[in-house]
Amino acid sequence: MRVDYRIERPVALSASFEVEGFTVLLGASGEGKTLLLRAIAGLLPARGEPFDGLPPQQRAVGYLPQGHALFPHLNAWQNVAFALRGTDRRRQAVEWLERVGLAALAERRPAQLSGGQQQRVALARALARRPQLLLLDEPTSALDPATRDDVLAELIAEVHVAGIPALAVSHDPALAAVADRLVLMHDRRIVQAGTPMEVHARPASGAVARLLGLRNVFRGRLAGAAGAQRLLWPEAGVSLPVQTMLADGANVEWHVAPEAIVLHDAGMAPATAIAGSVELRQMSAQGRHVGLRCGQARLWASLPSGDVAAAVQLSLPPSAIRCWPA
Ligand SMILES: Nc1ncnc2c1ncn2[C@@H]1O[C@H](COP(=O)(O)OP(=O)(O)OP(=O)(O)O)[C@@H](O)[C@H]1O
Repeated sequence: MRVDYRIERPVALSASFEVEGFTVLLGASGEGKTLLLRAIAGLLPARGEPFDGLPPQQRAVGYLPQGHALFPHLNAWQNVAFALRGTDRRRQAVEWLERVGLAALAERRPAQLSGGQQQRVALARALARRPQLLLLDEPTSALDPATRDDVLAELIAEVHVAGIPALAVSHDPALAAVADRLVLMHDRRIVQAGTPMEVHARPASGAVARLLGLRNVFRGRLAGAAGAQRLLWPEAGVSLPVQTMLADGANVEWHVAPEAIVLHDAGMAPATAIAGSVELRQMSAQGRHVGLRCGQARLWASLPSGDVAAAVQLSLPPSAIRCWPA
């Protein structure tokens, strides 16, 4: 489904992109992601397709606002029944709760449910409207990391089973990682779209790289002609050999992956190596990293095995440096 919306107030924003399966729109805080969802739901004056000009109640959208907005004084089935009409609202509501695996908790109020269970009630309520499009605002924000992946997996499975395109907005790269399709927003416009694999393989700018959660995105300037080009890195007070198609003098944003950084063994560093000092070691499920101070810059490098000394010498292979015009 193509979403094409233009908002004038309270901020100007325009967005046109395709929603397929579970689509995540990634944007920094304040970009206007919530405003866009509210516009599509008809809760904010705006022009655009689908649903142009229709009042909110006639728009076939299921909207899950941030925090789910369940009625605290109603129990789970009453919350779902709110979206329904007719005399058998209760039976229908319990059926929707059954679909999200929550029928046994139909009598519980939101305060007696976990964050993930509340989200499933909100999802059942949204699905009960039989929407053509699901809108989810920051669906992972209320979840702890341990349950986040499980709740997300369930949510995405529900979306796929229901066969309804879903648009989730977030600034969480973990959510973006599981999307069928990714849409990136920067400076209140869409700057890139594609599958997560496509976007990760070729981020369109430094801003996109930051949104994807990539570390080691810096500013710099190119100097020298092709073949002998160097990247001036003012924060670290050094220049690096690079290979780019960009012109001499261009201001750039650039990235180097932590895994690509070479930490030299003591006494084995080439004369071109950069000096760094270890600020912190980070052990996580994503791997072992070391935070290095190089002048004013913090550079993250992978720790392949063993440990490193407090002072290190390092190299950034030219082929691992990706530059974008700034
Ligand atoms: N009612 C309002 N009046 C004036 N400005 C507003 C109003 N609502 C939102 N804004 C402004 O519009 C911009 C976009 O807000 P929005 O809530 O859509 O951002 P967001 O991308 O969802 O951010 P977050 O990720 O922090 O929720 C922000 O700069 C915000 O301050």
